[in-house]
Amino acid sequence: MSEQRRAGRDPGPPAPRPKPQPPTAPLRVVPSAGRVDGGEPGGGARGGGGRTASREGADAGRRTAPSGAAPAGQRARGRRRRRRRGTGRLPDRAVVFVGPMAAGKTSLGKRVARELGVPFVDTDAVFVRRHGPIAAFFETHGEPEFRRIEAEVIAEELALPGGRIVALGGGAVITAETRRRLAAHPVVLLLTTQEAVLRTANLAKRPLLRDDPEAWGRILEERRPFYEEVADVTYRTDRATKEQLARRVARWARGFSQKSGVAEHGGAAKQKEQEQE
Ligand SMILES: Nc1ncnc2c1ncn2[C@@H]1O[C@H](COP(=O)(O)OP(=O)(O)OP(=O)(O)O)[C@@H](O)[C@H]1O
Ligand SMILES: O=C(O)C1=C[C@@H](O)[C@@H](O)[C@H](O)C1
Ligand SMILES: [Mg+2]
Repeated sequence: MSEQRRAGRDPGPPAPRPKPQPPTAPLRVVPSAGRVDGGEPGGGARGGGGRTASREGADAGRRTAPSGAAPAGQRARGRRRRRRRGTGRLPDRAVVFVGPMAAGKTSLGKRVARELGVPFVDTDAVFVRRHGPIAAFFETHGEPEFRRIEAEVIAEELALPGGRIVALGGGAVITAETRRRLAAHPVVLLLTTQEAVLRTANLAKRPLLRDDPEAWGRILEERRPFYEEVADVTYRTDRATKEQLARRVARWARGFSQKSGVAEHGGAAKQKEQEQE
């Protein structure tokens, strides 16, 4: 247990109530080194220095007991329980899902939104509502025109305020403007394997795979640097059920706002975490 929390147990004289902190008070964010469990913000045994520094920042100002409050031990138990459940505040902006085709951005994104009680938007679906099926659009207008409109749709969606989940199309990150916009958002990268995709995905809806399903792995490798550039956390969707992942990602998203200070930093100091499985 840290010195900080031990200090919290000392009954001592009643102390003045700490000033409430703004939800996005700037926190020190240091990129975490190595693999950490993205599902347990602040609780992973292998967490990097950034998580520790951030958690200390988040706890600062809550060290002394308000008079008439529950005993210190009870408060500490409550804090641990809230951390496990991840009842922090969601960022008041879109939490964005990126990743290769058929990694699960849409299906997992919907579940996470339900878990968090926030709206869900899929930018592919917005495109389809406005311009019809993507495969047909590719044939008639070509991929560059698709990318241009896709970037516009994403810009519109990311500009909207409020906590929400936005799932992007698999190739959205190849557009530089989109990557720049993502710097100000918590971004979840979903990865999987070609074998899992060929087993579960509806290839007819995916024009880049329809004639050459094996292209999935090649396209992923071409895009990997872009995915890694924008991602704050990575989850493998071939190693856990949708239900398990939805709970983990929701917990991560709730924890993110407490430690990132994305509003101030515009994502410049994003933490990188990786789901350990
Ligand atoms: N653990 C999992 N998490 C998410 N999806 C999963 C999982 N296991 C299997 N799937 C399945 O993977 C398939 C692809 O999911 P989905 O359509 O959500 O992918 P996507 O990333 O949105 O693809 P696209 O880039 O084409 O939009 C779905 O049939 C989904 O049910
Ligand atoms: O990976 C891609 O390039 C694509 C993925 C889908 O989500 C759609 O956006 C479209 O089929 C293109
Ligand atoms: Mg999708």
